[in-house]
Amino acid sequence: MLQGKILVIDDDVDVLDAAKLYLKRHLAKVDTETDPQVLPDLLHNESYDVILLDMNFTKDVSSGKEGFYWLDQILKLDPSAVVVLITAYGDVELAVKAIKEGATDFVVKPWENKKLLATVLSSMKLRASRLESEKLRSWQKQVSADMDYHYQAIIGQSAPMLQLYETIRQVARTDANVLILGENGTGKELIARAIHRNSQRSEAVFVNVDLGALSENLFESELFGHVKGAFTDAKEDRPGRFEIASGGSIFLDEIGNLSISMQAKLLSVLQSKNVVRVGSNKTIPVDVRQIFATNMDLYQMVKEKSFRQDLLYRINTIEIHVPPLRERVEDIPLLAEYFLQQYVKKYQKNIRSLSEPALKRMQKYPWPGNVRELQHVMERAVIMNKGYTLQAEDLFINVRQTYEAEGQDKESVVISNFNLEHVEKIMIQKILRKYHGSVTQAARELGLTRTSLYRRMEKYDL
Ligand SMILES: Nc1ncnc2c1ncn2[C@@H]1O[C@H](COP(=O)(O)OP(=O)(O)OP(=O)(O)O)[C@@H](O)[C@H]1O
Repeated sequence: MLQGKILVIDDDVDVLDAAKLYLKRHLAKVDTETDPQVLPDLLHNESYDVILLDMNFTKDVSSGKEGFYWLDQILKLDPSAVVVLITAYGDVELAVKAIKEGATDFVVKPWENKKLLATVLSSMKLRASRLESEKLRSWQKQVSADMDYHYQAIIGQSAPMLQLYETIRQVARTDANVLILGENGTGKELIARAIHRNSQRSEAVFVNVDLGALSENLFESELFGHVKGAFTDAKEDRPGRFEIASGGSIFLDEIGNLSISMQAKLLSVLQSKNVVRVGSNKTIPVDVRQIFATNMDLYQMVKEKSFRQDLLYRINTIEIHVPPLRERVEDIPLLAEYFLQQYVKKYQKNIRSLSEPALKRMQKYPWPGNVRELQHVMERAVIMNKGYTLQAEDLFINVRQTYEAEGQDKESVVISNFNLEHVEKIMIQKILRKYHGSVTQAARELGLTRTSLYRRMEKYDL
């Protein structure tokens, strides 16, 4: 006996009895109904694998009108429903029309039992694969939503950020290629996602590809797909990222890391808007909005002949420059506050704020890892601390870099002013530099406790 729940609807009781008698021998559950009006209630309470539906419910009428009406109702109630129509002999034309309207198959009355069973079984398979793809679709939607959740808010009110929001708003509406340039951790992916979310493709997928992580071998099969047997590990046909992204957007990150031969392959797909899976010669059209990003100087690379000029001109229709964090110092308190709130919630801490000196220290630091680094500093500080306020010494930022950024000479110290406090400040700076920002070692050499060194660092705004 096979699993399977079948519903048969026909106003002819003899037809229902015959169908039930035979199908019951092979399937777990066979329900029958004479009145299609009960369909909405039935479908609300039960999920049928196959619904066998008569075309004509009023005797002597053979227009099939009612059949079409109920077919439509069933598909509205359950878009994955599999409906097999029961037609009278000679109604084949009507049945073909019904298939165009969404029916899966049809059986002609009076039927041959074996043929009926074969039709029901193949329809059950179709139902199983429809349910599976529906599950995958909703799973994919959920995963995308979860991913996107972490990339929702773009924080920053500095002039360059306001300008950036305006650009995102303008380009999102178009399908133009966008090249996002900026240092690591400045938020390039965040911006790419914002463009997608504000575009007409927002309901479709956003596919993210880190080109820097793709080897020469994997590049083609990852991006364009492959067919079974194309190479040793190709156990089945697989679509590439471009095909998966079709209808939506693709974000090709680290575009500057592609070898010249990979650049040529990518360019040809961008030009033709078609992909060919590895091992096949069939061209598959793709409709994808393309967004690119890199932290490398592509113009310099063109000069050095390590990046194709024609590829650069194809991808840079719109260019977005994301400024490093050190050039928008006024955003640092906003970002710090934002991440503080996030991590306080995540790690269930009572920390409420950052002290003024802590903020000052953050604003002096050059943030070579940009927002990502700031995010990590805040996460670490929240994990490692209790209390209500984070102090400057609670932030594990690399003090040494702060001095280097201020253009301090590493070795010699020229003291031009012998005011004692000034001398003390200069000496503390020098020793901190010597120990690469390690407060413990610097305090030991200066003959101070860590606390009193911290107190002085705060006093001198270090
Ligand atoms: N303006 C911002 N507001 C809030 N979070 C931000 C902002 N900029 C960056 N972030 C966060 O910083 C982290 C790094 O951002 P993202 O991955 O977008 O940077 P990226 O420039 O693509 O980095 P990479 O070049 O290393 O790939 C992410 O967690 C992101 O959410």
